[in-house]
This record gives sequence, structure tokens and C-alpha cells, in this order.
Amino acid sequence: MHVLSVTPEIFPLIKTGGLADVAGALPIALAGRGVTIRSLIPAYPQIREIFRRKKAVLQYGRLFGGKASVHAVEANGLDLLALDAPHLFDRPGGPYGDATGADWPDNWRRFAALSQVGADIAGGAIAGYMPELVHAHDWQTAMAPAYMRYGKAFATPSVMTVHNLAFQGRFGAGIFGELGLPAEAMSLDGVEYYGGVGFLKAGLQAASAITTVSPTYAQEIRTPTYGMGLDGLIDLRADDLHGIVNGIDVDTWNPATDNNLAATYDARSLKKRRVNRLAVEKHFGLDHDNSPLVCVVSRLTWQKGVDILVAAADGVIASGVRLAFLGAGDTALEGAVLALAARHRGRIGAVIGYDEGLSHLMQGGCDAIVIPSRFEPCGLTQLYGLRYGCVPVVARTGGLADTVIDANEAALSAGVATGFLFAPDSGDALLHAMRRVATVHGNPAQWASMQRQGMKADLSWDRSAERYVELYRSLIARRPSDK
Ligand SMILES: Nc1ncnc2c1ncn2[C@@H]1O[C@H](COP(=O)(O)OP(=O)(O)O[C@H]2O[C@H](CO)[C@@H](O)[C@H](O)[C@H]2O)[C@@H](O)[C@H]1O
Repeated sequence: MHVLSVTPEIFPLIKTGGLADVAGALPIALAGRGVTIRSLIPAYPQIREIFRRKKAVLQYGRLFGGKASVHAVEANGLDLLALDAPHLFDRPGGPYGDATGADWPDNWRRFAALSQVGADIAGGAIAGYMPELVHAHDWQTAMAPAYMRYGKAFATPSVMTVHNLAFQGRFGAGIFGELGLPAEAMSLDGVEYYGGVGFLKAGLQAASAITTVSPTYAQEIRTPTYGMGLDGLIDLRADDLHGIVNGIDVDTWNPATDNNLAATYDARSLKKRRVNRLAVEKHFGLDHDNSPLVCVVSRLTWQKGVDILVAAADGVIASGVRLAFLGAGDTALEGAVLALAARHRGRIGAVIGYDEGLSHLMQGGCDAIVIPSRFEPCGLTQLYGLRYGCVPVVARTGGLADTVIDANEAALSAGVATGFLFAPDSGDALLHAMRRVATVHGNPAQWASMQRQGMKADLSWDRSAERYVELYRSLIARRPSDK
């Protein structure tokens, strides 16, 4: 089975969040199951470096305002098709904005171009390569199914995965003329969205199937509370909606072999985590004591609810817990976290920035990881936490609710608890959960048993990979007229 994945990020080459982890892991997880995935990604500066001398497999005299070409290259075990369009992608800064974090004003053009090329490839634009299905990720590539629908590849099935409904790619109606779509596409069942153009909306409408990254979130987004304006459309497509929980790369995230740790360990040698804890304490300027050390590794945005934790922090510290923050994002939230650390010297530490290695050390050294998200499609950091014996303390929402077993009395006595759940969007509930953390942590045998229980969980891609294969297979088997 040949699948073209169209993605704006792919781990380990370019990552701003969890989408990259998933786009990077799926091709490898599916390779042993008879599915060959090629990934089309923009040639950002760091990607350009790896294909310098490769011949183009596809060329455009003009693609959204400039010359472009597609280059096939293998890197890190991934089969990549890099879209080199220097006028769109060869810029300093991040994939979506400049160094200050401000979005590029032509993002609609950049990601329409990526999607258009995906649809062209689906239509046979690369000699000798004809994908049987296209898999798009989030708004940045959501126009691929739309371009397919109105172009040559109208009969090729497509999957639209929602990693984050909060980013929808909404633009003014004025861009429509430049998208190169037929006039009829500017309609309710096309790309039109509240009078403008909606990229994600267009993808959700056009794709043969929609997936999101956990069963609970798949149900949540059919409701106004979580649907962010798209619930009506998603609910209409409920028969084509699938919730497939993310796996993790259990080789990259393995405490027994992880080079980022001061000491490696496994479920039988949990005591060695102390060495990592000491390293975290040093790095964050925290007191050395036996109180629970709880970390945050997160983008600092409204979604992640870190502001709720900041507001409840005085109470959290009073309950005897220490906090270590690693995150970047909203400037105001970054400032609030730094101010908190200054106010609770020794009890709260903060590093503002993105540091993959440090995130591993924190999972390997902290006692728990707190994730107070307002909504969470799946969440990966709680899965890394489970794998590393860093007990997840999570809001009961989306994928967090699907992957953590709360340490209530019944679960504790049955020995099946793996973490702590609390009602989302509530500082009181969060504080109560932290108090429970402090209590259970005070019983080392019980705590260690929870850690081991989490470490036993199967977090690999095995089961979910099988579900993607089944979905791909069923879509490919459908007649085009059933689409
Ligand atoms: N400052 C920092 N330094 C180092 N590493 C950092 C970091 N901040 C975040 N990370 C890392 O980035 C990734 C974030 O993954 P998440 O699943 O938490 O969220 P994200 O919201 O980006 O992804 C969206 O897509 C994913 C994938 O489908 C869904 O799991 C999720 O719910 C959805 O919101 C993790 O690998 C984490 O370790």
C-alpha cells in the first residue's frame, strides 16, 4: 500500500509540537505492516541542507509566485519528498513565523502551495509514483483533500487528521481567487467558512475520512464546547470520524538507553532516578529534599492550561510540592512563570525555551508531570511520563482521559492506578490533585507501584498502527462513487 503523507512538520527534522512526533513515527510504525509512506514536507532551511545535490522529481515554473521543485531524499529512516520553494519556505525563524513568533502573513499561500503539490502528486505528477491514499495533518495541509476533490485525483481516498482544532487556517475571502480552485469551491460544501476561506474546514469537508488522536476527543469535537465552530460539520460526518490514540516512539523514549539522562534505569531500578532528580534540581536551582518534584513540559498556550496552574501555584507549593517548568509560547505566560519562580525560589524553577534533551531528563528525574489542559486531542507528554515512571497528573479531557488510570481508592487497592485525574479548567480541582500526589508520594511503596504500573503500559504504535492500516485499507477498497 502506498500512502502519501502531507505534513508541515516531521520529527526529528522539524518540530514545534506533537504533530511532528506523530508524522515522524507513523511511517516507521507502518513500514512493517505493508504500508509505504512517503512524506511531503516544505523545504525549510534545515531541510534544504539535506537534499542539496538530489535531482528534482517534479518541477514547477511557477507555484504561488515563484519557481519550485520536489526532491526525493531519505533521512533518518524517512522517505521524504521535500518541496523546495525558496520564496515560500527558505526563511529564518520557525515553520509558521519569524524569530519573534509573529505568523508569516503569507501562510495561506505557503500551505496552499504545499497542499496543491500533494494533490498534484496524488494525481500522478511524479513519474513512476502513484500513491493510493493521501494522509493530511492539520490545517496546514488540509487543502490537499480539497485540491484533490476538484482536480485529477478526485477518486483517490484521503484521510484528514486533526491534531489541533484550535488552529483552523481561516483567511479572508479575498485569497480565494489565488487558490486556483474552480468557482464552485467557494461554497458551503467546499472551502467557504463564515464568509471567508477555511483550510481545515475544507479538509474536513473533502477528506474521505477524518481521524483525531484519541477516542474521547473524537466524541468531544462533535459538541459545541470542544468543536470550535466546526462541531456541526464534524457531527454530520460522524460515520467517517475515527479516534485513534497516538503511540510513542519507544526507542527514542526509553529510560534504559536514553543518552539525555544522567542515569539510565528501568522498572526494577527506579532508585537510580534519584541521580536524574538531582540533575533536574541543579538545573532549575531547586532545593534538594524528598518532597515531590512535579514538572511541566509544554507549549505555553491557553490550550495547555498552564495559567490555571500558575494561578493555583501558591496553594500547590503550600501542599509541599516543588515545580519545574520547561516551556515557551505566549509572552505573558512566559513572564508569569518566570515571576512565579522568582517568588518561590528553591521551590519553583523555570526554563523558558524549547529543549528536547532537557525534556527527557525531566521525565527521567521528576516524580510527576502535570498537564492541566483545557482540551487535549491526545497528549504525548503523559505517555512519555508513563514510560519514564514520571507519574502523570492530568485534566480529565480528550486523550488524557483515555490514557491515564486515576489513583482512586479502588484503583489503588487493585494496583492498577497509573496517575491522577482532575476536572479540567479548575484551579481547585488541580490543587486537590496535587494534594493527593503529595499524600501518595509520602508512601514510597505505593508510589513505586504506581510508577511500575505506568511503565508496564503498552504505549507503542502497535495497536494504533494496525487501526490506521485497517482504515487505509477500507478506504482504498471503497469504490470512488462511495467517497
Ligand atoms: N519547551 C519544550 N521543550 C522541549 N519539548 C517540548 C517543549 N514543549 C513541548 N515539547 C514537546 O512537544 C511535544 C508536545 O506534544 P503534545 O502532545 O503535548 O502537544 P501539542 O499540543 O504540541 O500537539 C497536538 O498534536 C499532538 C499529536 O497528535 C497531540 O498529542 C496533542 O494533543 C495536540 O495538541 C512533546 O513531544 C513534548 O515533549
